[in-house]
Amino acid sequence: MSIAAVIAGAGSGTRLGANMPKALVPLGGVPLLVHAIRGMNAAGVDDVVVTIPAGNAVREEFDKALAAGGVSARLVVGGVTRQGSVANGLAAVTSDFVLIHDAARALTPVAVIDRVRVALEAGYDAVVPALPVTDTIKEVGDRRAGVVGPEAAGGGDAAGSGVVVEPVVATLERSRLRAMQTPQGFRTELVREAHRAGRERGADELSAAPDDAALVEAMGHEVVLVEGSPEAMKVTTAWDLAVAEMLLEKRGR
Ligand SMILES: Nc1ccn([C@@H]2O[C@H](COP(=O)(O)OP(=O)(O)OP(=O)(O)O)[C@@H](O)[C@H]2O)c(=O)n1
Ligand SMILES: C[C@](O)(CO)[C@H](O)COP(=O)(O)O
Repeated sequence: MSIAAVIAGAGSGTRLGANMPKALVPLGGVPLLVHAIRGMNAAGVDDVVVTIPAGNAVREEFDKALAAGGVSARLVVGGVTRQGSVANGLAAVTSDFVLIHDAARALTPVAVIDRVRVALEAGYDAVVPALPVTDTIKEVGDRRAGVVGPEAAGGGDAAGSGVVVEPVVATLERSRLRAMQTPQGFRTELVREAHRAGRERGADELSAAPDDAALVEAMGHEVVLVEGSPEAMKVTTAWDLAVAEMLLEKRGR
């Protein structure tokens, strides 16, 4: 079975707050993206398409980072949202199956990639690694109940300094909840069709699909889960990066 990877790496990393695209942020001295590509290569996936931000200078930075890391990939300019970026990446894929991954999930173990692949080989055509949720999850209402505390009462910038109080509308049944990870594996034509069908959603963050599987689900097609790993964590904030540094240290780099 022919398989390729699309790694979404065109994000800016606003929540991380680094002064470079998040995919190039070093983890143990090596860019997140290089770790992610090495993971794919270690799992036997060598045809890798990476989405990157637009601009010649950025492209050169990515080229340099990949060369220094001893990895190769086909670079494609991404979109305004992750969904738009993945759609651009998928246009460059020619294999029967595709693994759609986040550069931000740099330390995803090979075992997770293997599990997704095994399920694809067994005939499932939309496969997502996932973990059971360990916290109790509650749904909140549309509007916050209020802002309390001395600074809120003082009439200052309440949103920034007071204590925000949110109303709970439901407690979800935890045993049925799972947290989604990547790489998400698909029959290429299926996920391309799902992206085509949901294309309008990808124009802005508010409407964009939270993951690729959601677009497949929206077509009424079955999506199945396999076991993920805590090590496939997504580096979103400075806290996550610090945790990833510890994980890498523990692995012995
Ligand atoms: N327009 C976008 C936005 C995100 N991504 C990629 O999608 C993955 C998951 O996105 P996220 O972690 O939210 O990254 P950012 O969008 O960079 O983060 P932020 O929202 O903090 O800016 C990342 O590997 C990111 O590079 C992408 O390819 N194109
Ligand atoms: C695709 C994903 O990693 C699955 O958990 C996640 O939904 C990406 O979300 P983000 O808001 O683009 O970081």
